[in-house]
Amino acid sequence: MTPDTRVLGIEGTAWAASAAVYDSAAETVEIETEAYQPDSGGIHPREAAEHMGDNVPAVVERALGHARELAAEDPDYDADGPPVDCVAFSRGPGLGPCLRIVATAARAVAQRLDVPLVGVNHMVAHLEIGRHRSGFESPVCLNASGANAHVLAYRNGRYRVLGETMDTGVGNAIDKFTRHLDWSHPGGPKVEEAAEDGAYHELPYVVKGMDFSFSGVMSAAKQAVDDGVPVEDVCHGLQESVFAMLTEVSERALSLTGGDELVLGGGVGQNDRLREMLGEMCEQRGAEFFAPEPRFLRDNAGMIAVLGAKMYDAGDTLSIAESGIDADFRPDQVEVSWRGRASDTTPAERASGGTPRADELQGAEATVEIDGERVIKHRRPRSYRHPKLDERLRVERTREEARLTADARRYGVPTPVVLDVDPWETRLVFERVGDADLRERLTEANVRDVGRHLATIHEAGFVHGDPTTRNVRVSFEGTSGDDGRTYLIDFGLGYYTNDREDYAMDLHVLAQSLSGTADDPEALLAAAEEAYSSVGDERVLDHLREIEGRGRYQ
Ligand SMILES: C[C@@H](O)[C@H](NC(=O)OP(=O)(O)OC[C@H]1O[C@@H](n2cnc3c(N)ncnc32)[C@H](O)[C@@H]1O)C(=O)O
Ligand SMILES: Nc1ncnc2c1ncn2[C@@H]1O[C@H](COP(=O)(O)OP(=O)(O)OP(=O)(O)O)[C@@H](O)[C@H]1O
Ligand SMILES: [Fe+2]
Repeated sequence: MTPDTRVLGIEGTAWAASAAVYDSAAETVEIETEAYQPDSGGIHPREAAEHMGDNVPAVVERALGHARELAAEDPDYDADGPPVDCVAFSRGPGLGPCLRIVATAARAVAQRLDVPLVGVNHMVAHLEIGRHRSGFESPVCLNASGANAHVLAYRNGRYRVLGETMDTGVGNAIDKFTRHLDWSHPGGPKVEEAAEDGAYHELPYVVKGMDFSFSGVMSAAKQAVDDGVPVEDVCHGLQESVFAMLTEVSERALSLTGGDELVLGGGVGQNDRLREMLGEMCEQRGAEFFAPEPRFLRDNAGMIAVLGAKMYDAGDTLSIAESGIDADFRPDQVEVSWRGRASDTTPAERASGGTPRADELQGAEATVEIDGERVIKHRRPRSYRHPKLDERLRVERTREEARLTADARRYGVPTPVVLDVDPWETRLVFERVGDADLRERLTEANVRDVGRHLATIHEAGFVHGDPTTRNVRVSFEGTSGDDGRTYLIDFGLGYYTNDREDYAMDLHVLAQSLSGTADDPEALLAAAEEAYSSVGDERVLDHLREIEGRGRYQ
């Protein structure tokens, strides 16, 4: 970064009419925000846009006032020049009517001051602020905001979405539950407060590979309240379930990328219990955890200004003609201009000079011990989860893993022989299979095999649940080169189902994992799909297209 970059940031994607000035030399961020508070119900897009129209000009003027004061102290400042180097604004995602007002305001100020415009992706800003404040090089990022929920990691010039919500954002899900109770918006802080006085109430828990879903938990929570379960208990159970899901997926992402740093972003990150769980999970696996201060977690223009400065320094500015908004702007669409090539590899690759680390038998969920030709897998307690939820998940998954590993074998899919199972001790003993994980041998032939195996188990009526490149072993016995015999392992998230959506989700998880670990995921994925259709149902692939095409902004 150049010695002193001063940026005006403007934010207004949903509820926060916010402007900020970031000064890179002083490392200060001054934020001015006017919050929109709906009279009843949730956020009304038209009212929110009116709020932006009424408040953005004032917060911008206040932020510019701070910029002038900072400029006056800057020895290099030309007193006739503009007090900032550029104007950065949230281009999306968000509510269209709000985004248009913010973009118009940003264009007007940029032209008035005669400085360039920088168009910032709001979700990337939510995670870059954590990276900036922590000083972490290449963290896994959990975005837990109102309209979104996803886990991302950087690779080859983009933030890759490793896992995300299959329905609504996490904050919106909580807010919908509190609307059912007639509590005022936003509901998140009220659920947090009520949960403190409650006892654990069991609710559904839905993690599918790296993705997760809130709709079932929320319907069950509403039903529980209607059935007379004390509302404090439901709030408590809701937080325990939903935040454990986010924590589990973050842990999987750390395991998958070999990362040892996690940052949190988004308004739901203000929740103490979520931060506590994430902190505890990281501590248990020897990773570092960072959550920025609350003013940088909830929507704010400070994060827009900070990322704006990095983009400006990289020459990543927009002409007025290019400065259109994008209400569905996904974080993985952003071409990252501001990060050096050094962080193009995953932490695991860097740590080991190209090959994955030696301790990789520490899986995401379990410890796996190799004992000669046997493999002992033990699901140890996760202290971040409520003990009842923790036991339920470990016992269920151990049972299912034993059953489905054996079932898959019966249908002709190579899997390890199950030598012993003890659900109550959450311990399994398998035959050792393969010479490497698939992610170290990502060839078309190997991936094609996986496509065929998945089709075979789907035809038999069950899913794997987590078919990532770590959950396939490759054996080279009797083969030459990198192509070998592929074994599916780790069926702990699998289940019997007739739903085509579930089959398609298996393929989606595989696709996500390939794009997180391979340099040319498209060719590999095409190979897997072709093999899938030769054995399985073509309509599952159509369904996969539908899943991939779904607008995730809701
Ligand atoms: C696209 C953009 O407009 C959107 N922004 C957004 O959702 O605002 P944000 O400030 O990041 O998050 C607001 C959400 O954060 C929740 N929230 C706030 N405090 C909370 C708390 N203590 N516990 C749980 N949720 C909380 C609110 O209930 C609300 O759903 C987003 O980032 O998805
Ligand atoms: N039967 C086996 N034979 C050889 N290696 C195995 C076997 N089972 C597991 N492994 C090794 O141990 C690693 C972790 O195992 P597994 O995936 O079952 O555990 P996990 O904790 O569920 O991991 P994750 O959630 O990361 O998939 C695998 O990636 C693989 O390298
Ligand atoms: Fe946000």
